[in-house]
Amino acid sequence: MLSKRKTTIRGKHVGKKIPRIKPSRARKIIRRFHLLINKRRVICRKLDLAISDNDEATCSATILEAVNSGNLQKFYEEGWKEIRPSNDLEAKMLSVQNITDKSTLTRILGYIMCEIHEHGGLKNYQMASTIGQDGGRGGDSSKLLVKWLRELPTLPSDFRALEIGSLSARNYISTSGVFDQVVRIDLNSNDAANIQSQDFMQRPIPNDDSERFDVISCSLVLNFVPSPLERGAMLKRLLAFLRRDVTTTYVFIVLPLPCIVHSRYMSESLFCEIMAYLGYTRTQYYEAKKIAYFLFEKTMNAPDTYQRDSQLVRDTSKFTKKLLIHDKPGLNNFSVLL
Ligand SMILES: C[S@@+](CC[C@H](N)C(=O)[O-])C[C@H]1O[C@@H](n2cnc3c(N)ncnc32)[C@H](O)[C@@H]1O
Repeated sequence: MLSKRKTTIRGKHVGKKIPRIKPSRARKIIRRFHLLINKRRVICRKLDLAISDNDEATCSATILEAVNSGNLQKFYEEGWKEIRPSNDLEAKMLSVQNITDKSTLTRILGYIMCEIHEHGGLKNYQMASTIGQDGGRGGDSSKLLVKWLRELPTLPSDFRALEIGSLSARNYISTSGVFDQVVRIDLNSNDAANIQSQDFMQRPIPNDDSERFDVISCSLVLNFVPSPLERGAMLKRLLAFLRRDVTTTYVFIVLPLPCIVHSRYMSESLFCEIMAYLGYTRTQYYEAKKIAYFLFEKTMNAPDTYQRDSQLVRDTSKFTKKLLIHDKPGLNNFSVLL
C-alpha cells in the first residue's frame, strides 16, 4: 500500500511515493543493515582493505579487486551464493572478530555483500529509514527544526538550508516554506531528482557565501559515521559551509538518545562543550523518548576556540582523547573526538 503523496500549494507532487510498513519492521531492517556494515568493516580491517562505507560502488569495486588479486574468488562466491539465512555464516558473522582465517573471512564478506546488493539490504534500509522519518508517522525531525526557527524574531530573506542525510524531499524542512532553498544530500540518494548522492565529507568547500548555508541539518547522521574522529571531522567541516555574510547561522543535530545518555564516553554536556569549542552555542534542546534534538547557533563574531587553540597549540586533550565518564554494564561506546 502506498501513502498519499504530499503536494505543494500549486498541486505539484513532491518527492516519491512511500510504501507503508510497520515501524517495528522498519527498525528491524535498519538494525540488520547497521550490523552488516559493521561486520563488513571488521572483516575489511582484518583483510587490510581500506574501504569507505560512504560509497557503495567504490566499496564493492575495492572488495572485488582485492578478492580477485588475492585468489579468494572461490570463497567470496561461496558466501555470495549461500542459501539464506545460513545458520553457519550468521554465527560466524556475529563472532567475526575472533576469526583470522582469510578464506572464512572472505566467505562471510561475500555473504554480507550479496545481502546488501542483491537481497535488497541497501534498498530496504533506505526505504525503512524513509518510513521511519516520514511525516505521516510523526518521525520527521525537521518539524522541530522548523518550529524552533519560526520562534526566531526574524528570518533573513534568501534563507538557505543544507540537509545532510536526506531521505525524502517531503520532509518538513523542504515543504514548510521557511527556506528559499534546501539542498539535500545523502550518501546513497533514493530519489535522484531531488536528493544529490554525495558524501558531505567530499562536498567541495564553498568558494563564497552564495554556496554557504544559514542552516545545516544533520539529523541521525553523526551516529551513522563510523569513528569518533570522523564524527569530529564532520562537526568541524560544518563550519566551512555556514554563511559568513549573515550574523547568525544554525546547526541542527539529532542523535539517538543512548548516544548521549548511555555512553561511557559522551554526555549531553560534553557534546555541548565540544560544540562550544568549535564556536557553536546551544540554543535549543529537546529530549524525546528515544531521540535528542539540538539546535546550535554560530554568531559571526563568536570565538572559534578550535582554530584559535590549534594555532596557539593549547592543551586540547579533553576533546582529543576518550574520557571515561560513566562506567557500568550495558553502556555503549559512542564518542566524538576532534
Ligand atoms: C539514519 S539515516 C537518517 C536520515 C534522516 N536524516 C532522519 O533524520 O531520519 C542516516 C543517513 O545519513 C546518511 N549519511 C551518513 N553519513 C553521511 C555523509 N558523510 N554524507 C551524506 N550523508 C550521510 C546515510 O546515507 C543515511 O541515509
